[in-house]
Amino acid sequence: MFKVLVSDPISDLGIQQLMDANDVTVDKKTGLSEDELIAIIGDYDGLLVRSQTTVTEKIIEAGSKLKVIGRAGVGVDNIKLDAATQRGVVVINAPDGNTITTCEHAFAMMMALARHIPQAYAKTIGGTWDRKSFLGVELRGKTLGVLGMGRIGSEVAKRAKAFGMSILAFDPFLTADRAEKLEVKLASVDDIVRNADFITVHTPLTPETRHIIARPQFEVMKKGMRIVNCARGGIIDELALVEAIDSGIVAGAAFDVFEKEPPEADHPFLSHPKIIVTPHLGASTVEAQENVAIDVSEQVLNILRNEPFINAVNIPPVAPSVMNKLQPYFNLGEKLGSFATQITDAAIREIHVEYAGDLSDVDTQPLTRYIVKGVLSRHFAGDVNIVNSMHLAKTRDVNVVVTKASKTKGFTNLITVTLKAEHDEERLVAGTLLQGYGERIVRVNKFPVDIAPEGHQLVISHNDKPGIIGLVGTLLGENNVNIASMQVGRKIVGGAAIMLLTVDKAVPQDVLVKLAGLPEINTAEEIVLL
Ligand SMILES: NC(=O)c1ccc[n+]([C@@H]2O[C@H](COP(=O)([O-])OP(=O)(O)OC[C@H]3O[C@@H](n4cnc5c(N)ncnc54)[C@H](O)[C@@H]3O)[C@@H](O)[C@H]2O)c1
Ligand SMILES: O=C(O)[C@H](O)COP(=O)(O)O
Repeated sequence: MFKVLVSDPISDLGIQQLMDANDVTVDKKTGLSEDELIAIIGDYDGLLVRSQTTVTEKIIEAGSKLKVIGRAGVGVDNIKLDAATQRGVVVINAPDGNTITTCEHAFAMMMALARHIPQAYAKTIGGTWDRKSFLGVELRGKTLGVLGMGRIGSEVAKRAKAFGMSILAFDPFLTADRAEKLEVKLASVDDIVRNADFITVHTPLTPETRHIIARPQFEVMKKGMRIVNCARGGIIDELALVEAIDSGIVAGAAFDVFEKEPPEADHPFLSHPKIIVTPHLGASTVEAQENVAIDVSEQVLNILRNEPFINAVNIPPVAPSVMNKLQPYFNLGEKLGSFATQITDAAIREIHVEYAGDLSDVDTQPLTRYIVKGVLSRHFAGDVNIVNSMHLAKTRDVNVVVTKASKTKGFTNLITVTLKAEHDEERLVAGTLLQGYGERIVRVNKFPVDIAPEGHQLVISHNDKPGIIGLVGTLLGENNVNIASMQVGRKIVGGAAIMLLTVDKAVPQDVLVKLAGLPEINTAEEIVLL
């Protein structure tokens, strides 16, 4: 039974699927401190949060059973991603569910700003009928600068078009083609700050976007411009903004997010007549909260059940069509990695993977993670998984090199794993997925073979002489080790050869020593592929 902790208020309807699952129990405990979370997280396989819970390194470390952290929303800046990756915990988010809701909030903020709605409301309900102080501006005909043209930024731009605004947009990934389709003009940050009547930001908070609008930008802005932040606190320098408003450059600002949330009671935004604020409500609609909770619950279930999942933020994203194509190879890839590492004695320096045939034109990154997991599992036991395998390889100075080849010498697909180790040791295993036959290992070092990668295998290198197979069979028989299948591979008659035997159980160490001592046998190793 899996246990999932929900530590922020998340829509009940959205997590119904989790609560109904008969292999999952869900506990809802909101408002816990870091220490309180540390004390209980060890019991849980999954953690579901919004933005209130800060998932620190200490919490992740204490989560000894933790497999997944689900963020019911977009931003994962409240989750210590490095720590999760190092411990092999998948972090997933729900990137699409609150796009429209947040876009609408940003638009509502822009309109409220243009027409002083919160200030006018406050005065009116306070008993003052003031029709002079709140002269607004139209959106029509104005220039809107959008920083960040991802999901939310693009939707804001669409709506702004409908209001008759012209749009200047900046995003490092915005192509001329896409800008044309969205009917926006590509611009630099500098163009935007100099020419926009309104600016709205829709980027994540990164070292690059932190204070992307600060004093130097305010100094060159159009007098009377207005600015909106419904993305992340810190993208706009808060103190520089207050200065810019007080000096008459900026006419007003609307903020849903703050550098520190909640802000201190004496935060200058909270008492400024030209700044309107909401308490991080961008994603707070019934629809968005249901959407994100449904999306994240579905993926958490997939991860707990070891099924394919999407939206992992600490694993590179892969299109579902690519994932479908790769999935049948995951088991084979991991077994090839495991086989290769078990026949390698020295310290591994490089994992070289060649994908050939059908796999040569696919984004094989996820498959490489399985192969690297297979290679490292022997040394890291249960601590390695597809989230942390590449990271662990890097921390151990193991280089992972991937190459592609379109030709496969007779196979429609071929994965070749070569381990380069110290003292010039090099070991190679190749495998394929054969239509109708499943997974096969088709080459070990220089020898062509054909075996299923499963169970206990003996790899015996010997000289190709008559009678050797008989000697091996007799010795194993005498020691009660049953042979399920056998393969012999050689390059030339009478030369070096390899014998691969699938046996029904583990081969005792003393039997391996006796095997290696038989005439014409050079080495005898047991490989376990369970
Ligand atoms: N207020 C809220 O409640 C709320 C709700 C949802 C999302 N958000 C926040 O809104 C932001 C945008 O969300 P989204 O779903 O559109 O994300 P997204 O990933 O779809 O879009 C972000 C865009 O920012 C761009 N970007 C990155 N660095 C940039 C830079 N230096 N300059 C310009 N553009 C840059 C990216 O290329 C990307 O296109 C995120 O910070 C998210 O956390 C806030
Ligand atoms: O990044 C997000 O999805 C938003 O900031 C929403 O955060 P919330 O889930 O705490 O409302």
